[in-house]
Amino acid sequence: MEGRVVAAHGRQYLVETTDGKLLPCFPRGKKSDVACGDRVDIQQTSDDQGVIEAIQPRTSLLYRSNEIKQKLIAANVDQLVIVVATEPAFSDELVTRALLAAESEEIEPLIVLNKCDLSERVPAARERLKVLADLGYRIVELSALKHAEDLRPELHGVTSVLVGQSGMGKSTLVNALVPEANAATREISQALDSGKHTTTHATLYHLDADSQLIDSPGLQEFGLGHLDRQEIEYAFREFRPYLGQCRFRDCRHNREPDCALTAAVNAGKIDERRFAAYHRIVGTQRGA
Ligand SMILES: Nc1nc2c(ncn2[C@@H]2O[C@H](COP(=O)(O)OP(=O)(O)OP(=O)(O)O)[C@@H](O)[C@H]2O)c(=O)[nH]1
Ligand SMILES: [Zn+2]
Repeated sequence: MEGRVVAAHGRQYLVETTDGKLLPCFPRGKKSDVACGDRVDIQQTSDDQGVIEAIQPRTSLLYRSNEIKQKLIAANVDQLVIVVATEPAFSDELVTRALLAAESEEIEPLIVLNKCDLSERVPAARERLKVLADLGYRIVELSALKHAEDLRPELHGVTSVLVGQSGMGKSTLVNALVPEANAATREISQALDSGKHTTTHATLYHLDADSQLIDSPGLQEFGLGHLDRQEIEYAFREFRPYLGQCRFRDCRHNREPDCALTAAVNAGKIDERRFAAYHRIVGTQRGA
């Protein structure tokens, strides 16, 4: 049988089979590298349980990882929706890291600026996002409380995954777009016997026949430990024209002579804050 993983909770997964049933499954073997959104081959072992035999090839895999662990966020996603808000203040670095994760997997990023009903706060938030808007990243301004529907057209026809820091209004947004989300979460918690009704796991919801939304647990960090220096350089989209142009092949773009990136920063072609973010991020990588 085939199916798609619609919820991941520790080593337990809920698989929606092609005939629409929900079946709790465990992966075969010890290692569990299954992610929400994965398409899998399963074998039903009892009325209410199955085993994941194989993971079908993925079109994309989004992860956040620290030095020790790789955590899978979601598989086979087309779009990463990064939710920020006019208040409380969001972390620029977290947004940058999420964008890098998307770039490195060729997942289309979309930034949602929520709580735009707090109109006096909008200009400051817009200003903070300007550097990203200037780079061509799409930004949708909305109010999850009042006009969550503004996001729906952006989600049509693709599988999107929502990420955001706590307090940005991600749950409000999901509940508005997927009215049955709470019921579905309860059903999933029961099926997975996870005991408590919390969103500690990623969950896939159907918006319509062609559109899926994966809600992932609140993000306080977005580790990029799985990316090496070259991959991070490439994920800064505005760096690409300059990569390979430095005098030294292994240039770290610090104080080396004839560094093409430093020259681009000095010429105003690359934003200084983005360059600083690059140095901070590679500085925290393993083996940096
Ligand atoms: N004014 C306003 N408040 C909002 C909006 N969306 C959410 N909020 C409020 O912001 C607070 C946080 O919203 P949640 O949806 O719980 O935030 P979350 O991002 O899911 O946060 P966690 O549950 O901590 O992960 C709540 O008090 C919401 O009512 C909005 O569009 N406008
Ligand atoms: Zn350089």
